[in-house]
Amino acid sequence: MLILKLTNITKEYNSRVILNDINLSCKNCEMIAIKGKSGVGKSTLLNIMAGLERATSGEYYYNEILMNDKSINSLSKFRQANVGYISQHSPMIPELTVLENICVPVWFEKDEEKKKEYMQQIESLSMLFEINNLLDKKINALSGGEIQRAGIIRSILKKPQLIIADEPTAALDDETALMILTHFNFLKSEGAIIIVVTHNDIVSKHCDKTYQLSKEGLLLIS
Ligand SMILES: Nc1ncnc2c1ncn2[C@@H]1O[C@H](COP(=O)(O)OP(=O)(O)OP(=O)(O)O)[C@@H](O)[C@H]1O
Repeated sequence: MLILKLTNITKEYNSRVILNDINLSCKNCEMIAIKGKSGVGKSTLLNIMAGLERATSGEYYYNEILMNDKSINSLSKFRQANVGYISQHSPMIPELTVLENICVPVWFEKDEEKKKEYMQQIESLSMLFEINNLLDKKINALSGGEIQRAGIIRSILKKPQLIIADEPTAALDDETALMILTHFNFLKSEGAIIIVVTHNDIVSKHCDKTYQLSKEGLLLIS
C-alpha cells in the first residue's frame, strides 16, 4: 500500500513559523481536502508534499521513503516520477498552442511507446474536459477556465500516483468542476492519492476527508 505520512512538520521562512506541528497520513485510493484561511500555509504544505520545498523540521515519508534529507536532484526525480501538481494558475508559454503547452511533459520522454500513450491520454482527456476543439489555438485565446483545464490535463497525463491540486476548480463553474471531480474520483479508484486545497464545498464534499489548516495545526473536520 502507498502511504504519505507527515509527522510533526514545521516550516519557517526567515525564522517566521508558517507551519507548526503538522501531522497527516493518507493512502492510495484516498482523496482529501485541505481548507484554511488565506496565508495560513496551505500552498507551503502542498509544496512540501510535492517535494518542491523541504520542511524545517519533522518527517515526511512517501512510500516509506524519508523525503527530508533527499537532495534537490532526488526530489526533482521524485516529482517527475510520482507527482502531478495542479496549480491555481498553470504556467503556460504564450507563444505555443494549447496542445504544445499540454505536451511539455512529453518532450522529455524518450520511450516511444510511452509517448504514444501520453498522446492518447491528451486526446481522451481533452475530449472529456471539452477543450478538444481548442488544441490548435494560442493559449492567449482561451478563457481562464479553459486554461485551467489544459493545465489539469498536463499535470495528470502521465497518471501520477500523487496528485497535488491547489484550488483546481477556482476558475471553473460548478458543472465543469464536477466533471473534473468525477475524473479525480476515477484516478483515485485507480490507486492515486489526491490532495486538494479548496475553498469550494462542492469539492470537499467529494473528498473522503476534509482537514482545516490553522495556526493550531491540521485538524480533521469531516
Ligand atoms: N518563499 C517564501 N518566503 C517567505 N515567505 C513565504 C514564502 N512562501 C510563502 N511565504 C509566506 O508564508 C505564508 C503562507 O503562504 P501560503 O502561500 O502557503 O499560504 P496559503 O494558505 O496558500 O494562502 P492563499 O490561500 O492566500 O493562497 C504567507 O504569509 C506567505 O507570505
